[in-house]
Amino acid sequence: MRIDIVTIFPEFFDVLDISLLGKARANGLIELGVHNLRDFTHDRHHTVDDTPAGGGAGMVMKPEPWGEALDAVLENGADDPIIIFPSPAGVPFDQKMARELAHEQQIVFGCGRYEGIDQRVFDHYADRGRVRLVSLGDYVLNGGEVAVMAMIEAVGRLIPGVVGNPESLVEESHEDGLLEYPSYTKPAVWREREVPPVLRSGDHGAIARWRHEQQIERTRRVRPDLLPPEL
Ligand SMILES: Nc1c(O)cccc1[N+](=O)[O-]
Repeated sequence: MRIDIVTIFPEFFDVLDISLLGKARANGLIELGVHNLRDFTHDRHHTVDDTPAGGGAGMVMKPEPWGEALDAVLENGADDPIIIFPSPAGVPFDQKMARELAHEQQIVFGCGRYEGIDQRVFDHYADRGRVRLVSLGDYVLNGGEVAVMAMIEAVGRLIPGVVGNPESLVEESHEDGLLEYPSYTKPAVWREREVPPVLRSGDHGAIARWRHEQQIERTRRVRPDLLPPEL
């Protein structure tokens, strides 16, 4: 998979050189391009924003730099890339979307700042391909970079070969629609708190049943909205 990021803070993504995603890049599983939006301006101050049409507070990101940047990124890219703009006005990001995005050939992330990006950028590229506004959550961030980082991690770890043991991807929160069960390890007793005996019983059937029951109980308690109607 190729991932391109357009941002005014390219250094924000230096952290993608380490850990799992750093290894995936070194192994050629993920190809990453980080592009500074200001490199696509032509004035002395590398201006990327201007006052909002119709007035109001803050500034809006100009369409011209975005057009030049996205054209450059798309020029030699995949046949059918998807362009994702993190936005509070977007569709909620979830594990289902992460799984779908893990099959893409190329994802282009556009990180907005200020009061957002001129709407004509979204409209222009939506007329030419797939554009999605995606929200990480109902809260206010200063820009899209944090959201892109989270999405890259959620998607990147699902790309075959990135995570060493694919089994570990199966029993995780949201993977089967339920929250994950509580985890324990050694010692058997810690500060007078014992590991549930069933987990030390060696009875794999009983352990599986206990874990599923724990998933249902935790989901019912913490996220009843995720509970399937039959439960
Ligand atoms: N919530 C928010 C924002 O306030 C700004 C950019 C992106 C997001 N988001 O993806 O959720």
